[in-house]
Amino acid sequence: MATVRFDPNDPRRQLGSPAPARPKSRDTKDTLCRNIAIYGHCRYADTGCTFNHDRNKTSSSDGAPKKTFNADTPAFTPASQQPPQQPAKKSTFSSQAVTAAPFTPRTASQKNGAEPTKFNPAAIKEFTPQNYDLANTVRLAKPSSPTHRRLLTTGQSAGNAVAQPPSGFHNDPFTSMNSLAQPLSSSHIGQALPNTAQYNPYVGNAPALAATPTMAGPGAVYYPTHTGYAVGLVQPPLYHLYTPHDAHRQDLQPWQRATYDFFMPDQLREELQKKMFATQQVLPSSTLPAPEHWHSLFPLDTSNRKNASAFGYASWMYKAMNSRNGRHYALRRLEGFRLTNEKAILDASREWKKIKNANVVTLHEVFTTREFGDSSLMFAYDYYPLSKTLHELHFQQSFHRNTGNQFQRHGAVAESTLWGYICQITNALKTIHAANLAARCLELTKIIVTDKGRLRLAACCILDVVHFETNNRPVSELQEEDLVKFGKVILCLANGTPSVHLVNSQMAAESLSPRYSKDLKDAVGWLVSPPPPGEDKNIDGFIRRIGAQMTHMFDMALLDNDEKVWHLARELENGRIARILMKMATVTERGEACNQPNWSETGDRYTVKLFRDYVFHQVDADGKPRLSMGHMLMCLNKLDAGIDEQFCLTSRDNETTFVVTYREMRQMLERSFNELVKQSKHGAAGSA
Ligand SMILES: Nc1ncnc2c1ncn2[C@@H]1O[C@H](COP(=O)(O)OP(=O)(O)OP(=O)(O)O)[C@@H](O)[C@H]1O
Repeated sequence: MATVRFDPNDPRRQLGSPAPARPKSRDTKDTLCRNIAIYGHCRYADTGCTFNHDRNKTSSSDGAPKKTFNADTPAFTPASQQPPQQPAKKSTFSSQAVTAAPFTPRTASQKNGAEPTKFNPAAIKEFTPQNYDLANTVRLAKPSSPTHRRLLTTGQSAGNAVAQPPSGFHNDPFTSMNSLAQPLSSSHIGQALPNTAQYNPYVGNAPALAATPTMAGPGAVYYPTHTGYAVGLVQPPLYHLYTPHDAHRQDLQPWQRATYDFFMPDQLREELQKKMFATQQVLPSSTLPAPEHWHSLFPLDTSNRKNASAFGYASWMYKAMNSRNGRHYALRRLEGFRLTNEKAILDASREWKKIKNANVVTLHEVFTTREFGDSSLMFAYDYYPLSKTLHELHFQQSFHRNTGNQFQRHGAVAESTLWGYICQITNALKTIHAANLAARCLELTKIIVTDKGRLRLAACCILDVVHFETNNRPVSELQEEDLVKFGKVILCLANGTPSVHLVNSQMAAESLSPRYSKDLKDAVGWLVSPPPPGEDKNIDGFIRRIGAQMTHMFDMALLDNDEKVWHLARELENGRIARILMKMATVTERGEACNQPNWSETGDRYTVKLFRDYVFHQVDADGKPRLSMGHMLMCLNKLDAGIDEQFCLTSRDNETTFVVTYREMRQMLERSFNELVKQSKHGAAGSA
C-alpha cells in the first residue's frame, strides 16, 4: 500500500484521483444517465455528457456482457421499465395451503361487498381531548441529577413545615414509590392514558390508533384523504428508541465522557418532543371554521359537555394558528355572547394585555365572530401545549390501561406542592392587583398546569368583558373576593373535594390541621376568613405572612434555572456539530455540480467523502460496523475546531492512504461548500 503525504498545493496531484478503480473496458455510453433516471432528461445530453440518454437502449438489452455491481451502477428506476421475464418459479407453498381460505384484501372485499366506510366529516366529534398526563410523567420519571432530585423532593427539604397527607388519600396505583424507580417506557406512557375513545396522542397500539381516524400528526394536512387508509393516523415519534445510557458514570475516568453527557436528559427531551408534536397537530377535514386571521382550529376541551358555570356562557377552547405571524394561540370561545357595547372589549382588554407575569396566561386579542353559526366572543391567549387544568390533574377520572380499572384520583395534594401553588397564585395576584385589576375567575378549571408544578391563571379578562355593563362593584371588593376564591382552591386540593362539594370553607380550613402544617392551615384560614377588625385584607398582607415559603420557592426557581442553563450550554455544542454535518451532507454524494458531471467524487470533495467514511462507516477487524458515537463526536468536534492533529484516510480500494490534518480537512470542506454557495442563487443562510 502506498502512503502519500497529502499536499493540496502539489502540482503533481491529479484532481479527482484516486477514485475507486474502474474496469478498463467500461464504456459509459451503455450506462443510463442518472439525470434521465432521476429527472427524465439531461441538460448536458447535447453538450458532452457521455452517458446513454435512451432508456430503451441499455447494456443488457443489446446483449453486452453483464457488469458487476459497482459505485457507477445507475440508479434503480422502477416506474417505466418492464420487469424482465423470469423463468416460471417452482411453487414453495405446502400441500396444506390448498385448503387454506382464500386471502381477500380488505379494500377489495369492500369493493365487492358492502359499501366502503366513507369518511363523514359530520360524524366528527367536535370535542377531542388531549390527554397527556403531566402528573404521571412526573411520578414515572427518574430524577436525572442531584438538582433535579432536590426539586422533586421539595417537601422533604422544607423540613418541619412538611406533613404528608395520610396514605388513605392515595389509592392511585401510579403513586406507589416503586413506580418512581421505573424507567419511562412506552408502556408507561400508555398506562398514563385515561380511558377516552377520542384523542390520545401517545397511544401505542394500532387498533386504538385506527379508532381515531380524524386525528393527524403535523404532516397529515399535506396528504389527501384516502378511503383505503385510516385518514391521518397519529404516528407519534418513537421516543423510547433513543437510549443514550451506554455506560455507568462510575466506570469512567474523570476526563472520559459518556454519550449522554453530550445531550439533554431523556425526560426533558421527551417532554419537549411531546409538546412540539401536540403543538403541530391538525385535524384533517375539520369542520371547524377559520374566523378572521385564525385557522387550523384544534379542540382542546376534554369533554363535549356544555358548561356555563364559569362565565354564564358555554365556553370552548381551541388551539389555533394566527395567519399574521404563524404562531399558535389558545382561543377561548364564549358561545352565544351578544356584544352590546364595543367599549367592553376595548377597555377591558387594553389593561389585561399589559399584564406580563410568569403565572398568568397572557391575553393577546379579544374579538367577536359569527363564523361558528352564532355570535361568539373570542379571547386569544398564549398557548401552552399539553397543559391541564388543576381539576383535570387532581380530580378527573383516570383509567388504568393494563388492568382496565376505572378509578377516581383524589385531590389530596402533598404540602410541598400546595406551597408551590400558593406562592405562584400569590405572584399572579400581586401583579394583577397592582394593576388595579381583579382576576375574578379563580377556579380549579381555569388554572392550568403547563409544566411540572407550574401554574398559570388561564381565564383572566373574560368576566370583565362579560359583566362590563352590569358590574358596579369596586375593584377593592373584587380583589378581596379573589383572596377568598384563592383560599377555596387550595382547600379543594388539600381536602380532595371538588369545589361544588366545598360548603363551609372555614370548617374545611380547620380540618387541615392533622394532615398539614400549622403554617399552611393559618395561611388558608386567613384567605377564606373575613378581614380581621381594623385590618385591610389584601395580597400584600398575605405575602408578609408567607414570606418564608416565598423565599424557598424563589430558591427553587433559581436552582431550576441554573440546571436549564447548563443543559442549554450543552446543546450549544450540538448546534455546531449539526451545522458541520449539514455541510458535509451537502457536499458528499452530490454527483453532478458546478458544471462537472462527477463533481462530488473529485478533488477536495473526494477527500471529504473519505473523511465521511472514516467518521461514520468504520468497521472492525472482522468487517463489522463500528458504531462508536464517541469517535463520531470527537472527529466532528476536531474538524470544527480545525486542529493540527494528523490522521489517515484510506481510499475504498485500499490502494492509497492520505495523511491529513483536521485543519486541512476543514479547509477542504469549506472550499467545497463555498463552491456550492457560489453556484447557488441565494447563498447559504446561517452556514457560517
Ligand atoms: N392557554 C392554554 N393553552 C393550552 N391549553 C389550554 C389553555 N387554556 C386552557 N387550556 C386547556 O383547554 C382545556 C379546556 O379548558 P377549560 O378551561 O374549558 O376547562 P374545562 O375543564 O373544560 O372547563 P369547563 O367545564 O368550564 O368548560 C383544558 O385541558 C386546559 O388545560
